[in-house]
This record gives sequence, structure tokens and C-alpha cells, in this order.
Amino acid sequence: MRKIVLIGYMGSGKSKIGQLLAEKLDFPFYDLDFLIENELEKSIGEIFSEEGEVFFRKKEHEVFKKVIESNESYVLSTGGGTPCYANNHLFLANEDVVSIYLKASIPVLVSRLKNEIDKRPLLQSLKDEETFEFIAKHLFDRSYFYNQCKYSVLTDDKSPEQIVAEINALL
Ligand SMILES: Nc1ncnc2c1ncn2[C@@H]1O[C@H](COP(=O)(O)OP(=O)(O)OP(=O)(O)O)[C@@H](O)[C@H]1O
Ligand SMILES: O=C(O)C1=C[C@@H](O)[C@@H](O)[C@H](O)C1
Ligand SMILES: [Mg+2]
Repeated sequence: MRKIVLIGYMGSGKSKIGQLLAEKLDFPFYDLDFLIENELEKSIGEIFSEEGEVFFRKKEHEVFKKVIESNESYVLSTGGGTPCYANNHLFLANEDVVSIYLKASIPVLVSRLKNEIDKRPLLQSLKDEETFEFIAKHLFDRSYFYNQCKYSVLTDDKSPEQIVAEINALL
């Protein structure tokens, strides 16, 4: 049994790469944000604005725990904050988990996210000129958790297909 768990900052490509990797491996694909949205029948934006971030983090922990303790192989794309709250990072040490940190530089994250800010409630209220510094500090704070992954893959200047091939070779 192999649970391939993709970790990384918003815009690092977890959802995009996870879907392609699952197709390549012929594994089921789960996206934690989609699982939460389906369960609550609300978008991530609505959950943050109507219920608040703490409610979201508790639900994220509950759904993550359920998936990580299930008895099957899969590719799981986590949310950008998943390993950073509620001791979720401890599950990354499980024997059946292969955790992969998708790394991207700050300018690349900013450029990937610039047309998708409306889908990321934590970035929504920032002015354009504040985004770079916010992401730099946020990534710095979160790196301790991201760096606990078994593998790290650099994603700057690589197509999704190249990244999937690189991960496949690691596995
Ligand atoms: N290697 C890549 N090259 C170019 N664009 C990419 C690459 N990886 C992802 N993208 C694009 O960047 C955007 C963000 O990717 P994605 O939604 O997969 O990020 P994420 O890590 O799942 O973010 P979140 O934590 O917010 O869910 C998408 O438009 C996606 O198509
Ligand atoms: O980095 C984060 O904390 C988040 C990332 C997204 O995947 C969503 O889980 C949500 O927008 C929060
Ligand atoms: Mg995603």
C-alpha cells in the first residue's frame, strides 16, 4: 500500500500535479480541499468567510485523518496549510506514506497565483504590492513543516508533465 501525499505552499501545483500523477500511476486521486468542499457543500472561500479559519482547520484535520488512516493506495493533494496545523505533520512519518514537498520560488508562486487569488482566502485582502512579502514570510514560517517530507521536488521552470516524470522516477 502506498499513500502518495503532496505538500507545499498555495500555487506550488499540488492539485495539478496530483491529478496527473494519479492518472499515470492509475491510483485514486483525492484533493483534500475538494473533499472538504464536498462534505460541507460550500467553497473554501465560503467556509472561511462564513465559518472562519479555525473551523476550517478543525474540519481539515478531521478529513485528512480519515483519508490518511484509510486502507488503500492513492495520491492525495493536501491544502497549502495542511501539515502546519493540528499536528497533521505527524502523519507524514507513517510507514505507508510517501510525502513529497513541491517547492517553488516566491516569484513563481506569485505568478501562478495572480489570476487565482479569489480562490485563496488567505491572500484575498492583500494589495498587489503586499503579496510578495506576505508569501515570503508565510513560506518561511511554514517551511519547518514542509521540510519534514521524505522528498522535495523543485518545480520552477518545469512543466507539470516533467514534474510528474521526476516524481515517478523517485517512487
Ligand atoms: N509546473 C507548473 N507550471 C505552470 N503552471 C503550473 C504548474 N503547476 C501548477 N501550475 C498552475 O498554477 C496554478 C496553481 O496550481 P494548483 O492549483 O495545482 O496549486 P495548489 O498547490 O493545489 O494550491 P492550493 O494550496 O491553493 O490548493 C494552477 O493554475 C496550475 O495550473
Ligand atoms: O495555504 C493555506 O492555508 C490554504 C491553502 C488552500 O489549499 C486551502 O486549503 C485554503 O485556502 C488554505
Ligand atoms: Mg490545491
